[in-house]
Amino acid sequence: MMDLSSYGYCEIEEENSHNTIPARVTAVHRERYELVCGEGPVFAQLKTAVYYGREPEPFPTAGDFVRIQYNESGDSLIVKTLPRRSLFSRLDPTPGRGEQAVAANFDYVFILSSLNHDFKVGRLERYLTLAWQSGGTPVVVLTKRDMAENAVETVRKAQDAAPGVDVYAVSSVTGEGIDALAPYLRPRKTLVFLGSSGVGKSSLVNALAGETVMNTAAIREDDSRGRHTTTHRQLLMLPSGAMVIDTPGMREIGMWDAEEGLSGAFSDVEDFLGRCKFSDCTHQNEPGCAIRAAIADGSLSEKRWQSYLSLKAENRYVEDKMGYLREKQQWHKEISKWVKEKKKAGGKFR
Ligand SMILES: Nc1nc2c(ncn2[C@@H]2O[C@H](COP(=O)(O)OP(=O)(O)OP(=O)(O)O)[C@@H](O)[C@H]2O)c(=O)[nH]1
Ligand SMILES: [Zn+2]
Repeated sequence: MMDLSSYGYCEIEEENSHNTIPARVTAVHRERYELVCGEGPVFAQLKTAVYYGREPEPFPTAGDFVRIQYNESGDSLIVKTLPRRSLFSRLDPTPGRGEQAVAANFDYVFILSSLNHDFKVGRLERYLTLAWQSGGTPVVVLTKRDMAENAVETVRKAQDAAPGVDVYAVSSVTGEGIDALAPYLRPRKTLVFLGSSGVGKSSLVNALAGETVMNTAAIREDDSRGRHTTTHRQLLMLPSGAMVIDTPGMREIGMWDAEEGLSGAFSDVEDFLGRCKFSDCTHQNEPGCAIRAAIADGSLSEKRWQSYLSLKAENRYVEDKMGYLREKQQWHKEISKWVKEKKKAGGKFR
């Protein structure tokens, strides 16, 4: 027998539906899930009537708690996705499918930024917004401290950009600062990592695990099969009893850099976005379209608008971008209100 509470499971009442037991998703394959349940690790599949029926349950993702019909001699059946206390999702790559869950039920969102690269406050703010939205608690971890020239200054910048959030500077190579992360690595707690490629996510996970559980870039370079081909468990139990969720989807959530580059290059165009009369404006021929107006009065060239659109690949992105800006404004308002209240109460966040 295995105790699922060591995987962070909290019993909720009325869940004791007949013949099912709770489990946590540790890996998602194409049509098969790896789970842990009271009986140990199991493979499972979705119950079709529940997940493809009239009112389908949300598809489980790494970290999800589910209920299963346990099968001793074959794949178990997943019959319910239990309510999530935190979630990262993205647009499903398959058009028309809406949202796709990426990671669920984490406690802390480690936002990684490297001390040996340009530290960008804007990028940190985006990650913080995402983290607060997800329902997890953000923690800023500045990596590669051994390579930093002005760590103290960068830490201060990060602290200014992240009021109420703890900021740490660590090195996965020398081990400096790693011990300070211990409060987040308690048993039953789950972490996810946000950060650009190469920031040192895998190295930090390995440092926390005290062994190589994830291949780092240095190792992957020699891997002729290419990166990300190795399947690994997506919910990983650390020796401390805390867990880390790492899925390919999480890497995409961290992929803001390309967009940021584009935004910088097209800030003149983006100045007009979000100013249209209708928030869902497609900038074709709607009344009150700020883009059309700018093109008409010459403050924006049609050519530039078109190259913006083609670089963004799809109108969809433009819509997302606007949605993102709206959300960001709203969240910044709410967060600063909340931070003020907390500060007034003299509380520490955790
Ligand atoms: N000097 C130094 N190098 C580090 C440190 N952490 C990571 N690196 C190096 O930085 C490179 C990228 O590290 P990874 O851990 O693979 O980065 P990642 O964020 O997992 O990268 P992706 O898998 O591409 O998202 C590797 O060459 C590591 O050896 C550190 O604390 N100090
Ligand atoms: Zn418009």
